[in-house]
Amino acid sequence: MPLCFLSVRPPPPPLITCHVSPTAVHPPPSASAPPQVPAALPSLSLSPSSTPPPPPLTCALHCPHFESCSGCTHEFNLHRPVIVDEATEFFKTVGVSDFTFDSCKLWGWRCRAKLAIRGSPENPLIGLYQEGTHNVVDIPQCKVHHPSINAAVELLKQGITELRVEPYDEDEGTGDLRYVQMAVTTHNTSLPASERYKNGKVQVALVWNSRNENSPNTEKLQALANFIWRNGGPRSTVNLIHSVWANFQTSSNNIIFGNRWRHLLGERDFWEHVGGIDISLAPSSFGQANTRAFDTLLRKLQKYVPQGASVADLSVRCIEINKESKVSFEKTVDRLPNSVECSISWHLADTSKDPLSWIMGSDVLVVDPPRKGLDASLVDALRSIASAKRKAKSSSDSSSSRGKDEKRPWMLRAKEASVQIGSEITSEDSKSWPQTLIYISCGWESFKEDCKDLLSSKAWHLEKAHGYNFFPGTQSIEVLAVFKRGQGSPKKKRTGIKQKKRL
Ligand SMILES: C[S@@+](CC[C@H](N)C(=O)[O-])C[C@H]1O[C@@H](n2cnc3c(N)ncnc32)[C@H](O)[C@@H]1O
Repeated sequence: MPLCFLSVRPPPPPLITCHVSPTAVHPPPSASAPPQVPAALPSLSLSPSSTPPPPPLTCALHCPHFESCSGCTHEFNLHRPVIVDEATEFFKTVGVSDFTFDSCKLWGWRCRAKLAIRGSPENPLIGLYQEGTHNVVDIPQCKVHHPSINAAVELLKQGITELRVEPYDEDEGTGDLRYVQMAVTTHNTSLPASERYKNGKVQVALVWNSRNENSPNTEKLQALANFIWRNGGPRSTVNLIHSVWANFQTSSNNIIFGNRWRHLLGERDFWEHVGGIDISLAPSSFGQANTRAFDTLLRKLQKYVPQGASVADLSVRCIEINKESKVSFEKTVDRLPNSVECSISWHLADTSKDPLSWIMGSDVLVVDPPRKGLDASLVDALRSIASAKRKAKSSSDSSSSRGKDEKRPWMLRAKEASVQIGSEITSEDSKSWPQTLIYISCGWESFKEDCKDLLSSKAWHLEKAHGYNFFPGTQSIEVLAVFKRGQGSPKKKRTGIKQKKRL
């Protein structure tokens, strides 16, 4: 999981300086007609004591593919998945009684989709698998897709039929086109801010069943890319395609992407604007599907990074296992505002290996693991932080800290596979241990386990928790949880004693 380590000397600065404009608030759509252009709902902050609003039909999915497609599991109350009640209760049991839940767009929120392509040239099917099968359900009117994705899928279908491109046949391993990834950028600064989302442009990545661009069937790939660009690119009337990429994959397993990528047409760089900064995203790197909700989460996250007047003393280390994300990182850093003068480094590493060495030297840790949660070794390292601190102190007393730092694995790895922007992390920084752990989670079940493990060690307590409606139509939520070192305020303990006495 990518980790972000922030080392801050007082006065503590903000990670990113940004100006927050209020979320656009539109009235909810009418019950009978779900919007073609997605509406936004007011951001709902639900305190656990407030009664949830009645189930409005205005928050229903109204999707013709519901039940046949496996993408959405819940049709009603998109604004407040039932799991929010469970989360509210869970957080109460671990000391947080003011869990909040924010909802954003309920339709048209998905700005990234990976879709399987099956069927025939005359009748291509582009969509998700039916639950428990490998039958692809065609979802041309998907209600959670950004409308530009549905339009680009339609264009792709026309191209497949016109050029007689063979969709992949999983049983035989034949056919040319296996998957498509559609990613929407809503970052068009030439448009007024209010027009940008609905005019999002699509980066199309075609997953082609060949080893590389020199294989015999790739003429059709280029022809298909040209078709998409001619009919959907900037010179077309629809003007909705940002770029076309190819990925080459011949493996018979379920892994969507192969290792080889080629940029074919359009702009190479793909930018999005979240959390107050521009971020570059390659088709090969992970990107959040719900751009708007992610922006809301990031703006909240910034509040938990110590604030201050200057950013000069901030150092940030980003750890990623996916080497492809290095280029995106560099481009993103190049575009950071000049006012951000901190030291930022990117490290290619697996945080499950020697995690303690990554944790050392940081005041704030940000973890954003995949759905399965944190690796057990990282949880163990976070649990054992108090005893590790004692050990480190005694060994640094007996030898020079600079000498020790140079032997530390992250320093060595940093030389081999990292990008460092700004000044080196000093030995003074490296001696510090995290006081704050910010955990972003898309896997509720794994989060609960990790949270219980961290709290039972008594090395951490939970200070705040927020939920975000990242995946309306499902029972998944994104959680932002803020842990602090130690066992929390004595006030809570005293309350517990009093209650015991009263009993
Ligand atoms: C949920 S994504 C979050 C990415 C990023 N924070 C964002 O929002 O765009 C999880 C990321 O963890 C990375 N990852 C998975 N396992 C890892 C590990 N053991 N060490 C480092 N990174 C890992 C993946 O490559 C992926 O980019």
